[in-house]
Amino acid sequence: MKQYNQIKAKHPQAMLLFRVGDFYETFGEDAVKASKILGIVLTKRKNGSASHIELAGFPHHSLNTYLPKLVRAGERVAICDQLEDPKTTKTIVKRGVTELVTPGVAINDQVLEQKKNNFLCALHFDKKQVGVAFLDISTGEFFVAQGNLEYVHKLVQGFAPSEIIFQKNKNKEFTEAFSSNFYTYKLEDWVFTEDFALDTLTKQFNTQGLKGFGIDNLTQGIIAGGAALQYLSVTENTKLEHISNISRIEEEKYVWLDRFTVRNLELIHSHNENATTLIDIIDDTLTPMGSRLLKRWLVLPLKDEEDINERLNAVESLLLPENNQLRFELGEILNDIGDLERLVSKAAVGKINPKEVIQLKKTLEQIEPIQKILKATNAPDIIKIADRLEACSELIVKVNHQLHPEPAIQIGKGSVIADGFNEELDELRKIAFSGKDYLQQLQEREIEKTGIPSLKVAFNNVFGYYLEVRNTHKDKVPEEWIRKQTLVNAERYITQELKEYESKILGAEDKIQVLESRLYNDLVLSLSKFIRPVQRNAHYIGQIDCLLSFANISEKNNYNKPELNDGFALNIKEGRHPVIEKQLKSGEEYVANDVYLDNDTQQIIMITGPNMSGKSAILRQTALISLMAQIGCFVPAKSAKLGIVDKIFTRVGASDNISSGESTFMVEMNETSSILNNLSPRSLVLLDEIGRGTSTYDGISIAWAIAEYLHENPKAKCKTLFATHYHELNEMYKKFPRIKNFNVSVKEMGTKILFIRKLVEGGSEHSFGIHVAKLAGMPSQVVQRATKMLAHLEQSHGSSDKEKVQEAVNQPDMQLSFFQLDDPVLENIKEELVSIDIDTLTPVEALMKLNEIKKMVGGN
Ligand SMILES: Nc1ncnc2c1ncn2[C@@H]1O[C@H](COP(=O)(O)OP(=O)(O)OP(=O)(O)O)[C@@H](O)[C@H]1O
Repeated sequence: MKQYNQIKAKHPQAMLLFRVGDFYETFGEDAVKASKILGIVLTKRKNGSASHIELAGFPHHSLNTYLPKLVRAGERVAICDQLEDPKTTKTIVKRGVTELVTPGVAINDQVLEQKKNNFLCALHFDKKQVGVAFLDISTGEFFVAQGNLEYVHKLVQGFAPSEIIFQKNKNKEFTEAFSSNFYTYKLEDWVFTEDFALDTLTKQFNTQGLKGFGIDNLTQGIIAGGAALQYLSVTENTKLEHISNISRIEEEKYVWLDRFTVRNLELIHSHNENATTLIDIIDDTLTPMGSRLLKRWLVLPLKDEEDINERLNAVESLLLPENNQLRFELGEILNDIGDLERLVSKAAVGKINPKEVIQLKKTLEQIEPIQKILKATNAPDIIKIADRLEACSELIVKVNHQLHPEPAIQIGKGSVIADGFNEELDELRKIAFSGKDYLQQLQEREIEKTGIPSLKVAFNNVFGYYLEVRNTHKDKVPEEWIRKQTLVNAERYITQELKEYESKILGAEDKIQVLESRLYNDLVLSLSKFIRPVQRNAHYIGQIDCLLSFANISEKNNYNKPELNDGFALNIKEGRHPVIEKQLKSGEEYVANDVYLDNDTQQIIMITGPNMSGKSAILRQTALISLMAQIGCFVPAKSAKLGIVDKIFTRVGASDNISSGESTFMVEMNETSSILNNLSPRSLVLLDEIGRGTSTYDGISIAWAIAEYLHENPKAKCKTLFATHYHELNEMYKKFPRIKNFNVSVKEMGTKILFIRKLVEGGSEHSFGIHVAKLAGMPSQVVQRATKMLAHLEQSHGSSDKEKVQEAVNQPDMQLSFFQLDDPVLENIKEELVSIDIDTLTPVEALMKLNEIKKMVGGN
């Protein structure tokens, strides 16, 4: 308990799983919590002379079952293991924390999601700049960046960390900027200092400074990086050698997607958990490395034409008919390979099991066949990646030489080390596994040597193995034999050889365990020199996997190669929305649309059209096509010629920030002002129903002013799609030559409307909102009243909204009343009312009756 208390004191915030023999035990408050979360029995044991302490535990081999439950329940768990072999230790066995598991710090398969990175994010708030670090201990990836809050927010949205850490005294800054959905942890202020960070990072990477990593001018980022690393280093006895590199997220290389865009375009997440997102459509990757990389590509689209074309050309080559077979073969291999990043990370922290080492080796054995296939494509952009892959043959030879080809999952459960690798081990195995043969041979040899036919080898508990000779042959016993026992008609002897053998066989199994364990640990340690090459391979295999995925989904979904250039025009022919088109019911077909935008003639498209006609779909698909092109994927369009965009901004739909205390309209204005303040002529902007959150004239004025700003301000002169219900905005084109009116066409058929979903030139007359209300099943009184009200408003002559409404409601038929039968005003017409058999009346008769009644009650 003294040892426990010492260790617990170092990890006061964590639940300490304390290894005792075959159990992990928890004590005190930890035990109370653990027994509740895990449903395990809570007992008490004596603690010191007077008190008792609560105790709850589970068998060590159930760790994988219980640990994820604790972490998911929001616990930080410190695993305290025995660091010495209890069998060879005379005093209390040394113990230490070997792993800290929190949502953002886990290496354990049961806690991790295979296809997702598990990033820990550290934030350092400074006055102007925010530093951010993303560190995945399960893959060794480590990135830092810094910028204004907006930028960092966007990165956090895109990287979707499982846990965020920040300074204790920055709680206000954090809660003001970030949603409360993140699992967070606050660290002491001293962790967030530059000196400390530099020291921590240079120690980790074993370097003098950080120059080689290209991050040396990112002070805030470095501080965040140091904090992230410090957070992991609370574990004892584990080197994190796989965290061997740190890189800057080079913001100038990637398209700026503001944080609203990542969410609004539903790239990876959606407001609705079950909704399909873009990643669901374009991720056909076959390896975890590919899947994780694709998510990063998606939130960091490229800006450099050459980089983009490298990917696009690779996808195009994979799609050539002559490469079909190669594509298939590549898929077969990728489908079968292991998670290099996680395997090598486990090796680095010494938590890899023998089966996983074999899996690592088998995966590396596939490098050569992969290279062969890639080279056979004859595509320079693919061959380039093939050349970067490293065969790692030294590792393969090593593992083949040292490890059993089908090893047991852990030491002590069967063979782990290969036959022929270690003489002592071979000898021990021979003894342990072929003991009977050996004794038989020894017996035969001795019979031959001594000529005693009755000689037998046997065993008893008193003096172990012995040779037994019948009295009749006693005289033939060699001198060096030592007599141990005399029976009535036989004598028992031991020999030097037999005793040596005995000591070997009796301890053989124990010794095998110890020796295998030592040899295995040496092997795992020696793998550390391959960490970097394996990580590089993982990255390139991830790249290949993403490109193959792009090729496969492009073929499956009929996507085409976009053409990118450094101009400003966007010219999409027959574009489609990649997600909506996959969700149509059978028989429905997605209506493709052309969209043209540039900075000189058609900069702003004002799209009007009834609700539900497909305005938002056109906005979003335009942005998605641009974005897909810039991550190097083919696009859902017949053709797309696209000037490279540097930023994509969206102001679409209502936000869910209500929990943060802002009104919907406030959120809308916040998002829009952040757009207007960050524009460049290369940006693409989507504005959906700007201003609808306030009164009509307010809304129209704001929307008008924004469109005018985008048109007139040379800095903000960027391609814009503007969807609106305000027909008044259709007047803008007269004054602003680069604003063009379009509408999404519908056909009116009597009282119904038919959605054609074609984007055509020209404004539109009215909004059909009431139709949608009807479609949505509003009570008929509401629909009827709204229809009348609208008709009056449209005819009204009032000069202000207020006057118009006043005029309309003063019309004689403009009251919608609901009567209660006990209303005194109804007393004199009760009889009349009761006599009405509503079911027999036609609607017209019913209306007439109603008017009669209204007159009787004086219009009330
Ligand atoms: N081009 C299309 N082809 C087929 N179906 C489409 C198309 N565009 C949109 N739809 C379908 O119509 C639905 C409504 O589209 P969308 O949300 O774009 O309408 P909207 O005009 O923006 O409506 P609102 O003004 O009410 O927001 C979509 O969810 C989709 O199912």
